[in-house]
Amino acid sequence: MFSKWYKWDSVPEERIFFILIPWISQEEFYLKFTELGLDEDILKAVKDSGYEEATPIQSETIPSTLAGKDIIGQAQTGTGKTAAFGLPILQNIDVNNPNIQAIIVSPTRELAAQTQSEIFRLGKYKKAKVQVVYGGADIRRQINSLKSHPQIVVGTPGRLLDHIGRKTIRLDHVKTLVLDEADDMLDMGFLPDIEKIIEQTPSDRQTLLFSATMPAPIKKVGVKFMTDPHQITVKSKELTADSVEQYYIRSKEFEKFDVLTRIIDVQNPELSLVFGRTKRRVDEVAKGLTLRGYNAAGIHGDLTQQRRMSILKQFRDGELDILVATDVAARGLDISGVTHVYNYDIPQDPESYVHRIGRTGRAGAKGVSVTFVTNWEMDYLRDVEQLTKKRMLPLKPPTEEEAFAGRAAEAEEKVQALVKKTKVETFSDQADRLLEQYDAKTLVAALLSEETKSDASETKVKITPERPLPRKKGGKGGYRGNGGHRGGNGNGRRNGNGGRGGHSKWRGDKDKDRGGYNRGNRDRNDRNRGGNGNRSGKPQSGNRSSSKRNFVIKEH
Ligand SMILES: Nc1ncnc2c1ncn2[C@@H]1O[C@H](COP(=O)(O)OP(=O)(O)OP(=O)(O)O)[C@@H](O)[C@H]1O
Ligand SMILES: [Mg+2]
Repeated sequence: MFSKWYKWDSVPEERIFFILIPWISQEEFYLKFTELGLDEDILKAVKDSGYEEATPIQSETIPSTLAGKDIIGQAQTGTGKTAAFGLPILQNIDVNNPNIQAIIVSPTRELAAQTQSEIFRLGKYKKAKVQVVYGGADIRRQINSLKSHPQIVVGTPGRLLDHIGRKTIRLDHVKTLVLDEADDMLDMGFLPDIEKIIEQTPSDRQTLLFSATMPAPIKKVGVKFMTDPHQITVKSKELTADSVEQYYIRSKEFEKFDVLTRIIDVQNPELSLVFGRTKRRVDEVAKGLTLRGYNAAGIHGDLTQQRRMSILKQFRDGELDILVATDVAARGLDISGVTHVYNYDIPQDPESYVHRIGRTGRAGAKGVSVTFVTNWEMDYLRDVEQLTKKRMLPLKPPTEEEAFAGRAAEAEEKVQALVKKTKVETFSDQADRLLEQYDAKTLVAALLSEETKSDASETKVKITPERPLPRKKGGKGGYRGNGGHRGGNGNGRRNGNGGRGGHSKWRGDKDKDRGGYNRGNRDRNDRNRGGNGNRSGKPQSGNRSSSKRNFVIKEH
């Protein structure tokens, strides 16, 4: 499945151990699952999951993690970081010990549920008890389940602190603490909660930080919680998954929606994610898409948890074609079959771009991303490219003729599928009569016309304009560069089926009741991550400026 991995590298860093590996060929170098020191009951579950070879991040981190080392693991999106920390945790726990021995902290509820589900699956033969706790779900039910003494708990910071406060979760026997999406967890919005959680764990615990992105100032914050950390970075040419074709499209704010529907017509995605900057944006775009006949729904932090989970489940099951979301869905979510990611609004942080487009092109699959950018925002695009070390290709907004060609091609596919399941005998007489009156081409054209979606732009949709991102200080905004549409040629249309896998990992979503005790504003759905400090006391790099931070509301 993972056909192409890149060279392993370790990044020397002050106060971080780094390991020098003598050069040997890649194939010889990566260890197989069976060579990683994992027990039989774990290997059996790995095999059941269909994993044949360990991914580089797994091969590199599992032995050191098993040995109890503190690890910073950085590897591209969709490369199996969950199992990289999950498998050694499973191996190291004692199922006869009733205490919580490992704690995994996740930034969003949906990600916490997914992680619980994956680790539970990998620990089935070991009979490990893995529980998830997150806000927006009935705390009493969580308390009841905690009475069964899980050895591993996955949770969002606010709800974990609620449980700690109630003494329904005790962390004094924790051997391993994981911050998944560590750079997000150590950023200002979460840091105070994370510090409180860490304070509850023994000082000789093992600390693991994992993420696809790890800005240096944030890493410095993390290192303060670690002992002799080893950084293991799976270095590739680019920071983004190399299986994602990345495009951008320059568009005026008021034209974006029509361009989006045309591009969807042209590219005909199997499953796609559309990221918007605000909740209003997500609501309006989802509604507009539905009005124009697309099978879409939106999620953001103002929806009930039950609704969030149920929309995600529909999307995962292929009952929804387009999921519109705020950054609440940007990190960690593993939804197989997502072929396209559309950034209706360019994200303000380049790291966020990496995570958003990382929802496609996972586990070796192919993906396409298209980022809308207004003239004012071109400097943000260049910042993204600087981080990812990859240039996005420009795309022209499709014309109505191109969009029509896309819709007609989709109709053609539908007719082909119809032909395959049609029993000719059933309509033999009618077919003969029609063929006497009309030639075959006219009949087929009539059928195609019936199956072709109408021009979406005929249905007027009004999307409230959002303020563009603030212009960068010293940047030349949209007037920089060579301007205009540089005439990209590919339309990124995917042929083939995009491989929508049927396996559902949303098994952790059983606690759907709302309510329960929620202290203060913990686990709030929206975190305005204003403020510009960071614990390292050093200024953050230019593109993480405070003015930008105040602008966008981040949700968890
Ligand atoms: N060794 C393996 N072989 C094949 N598939 C694997 C392997 N390990 C994990 N996977 C699958 O790869 C997919 C991506 O894994 P995972 O969600 O852990 O990625 P990640 O690196 O955490 O990504 P992100 O940075 O987006 O959080 C999952 O569907 C997982 O089941
Ligand atoms: Mg992950």
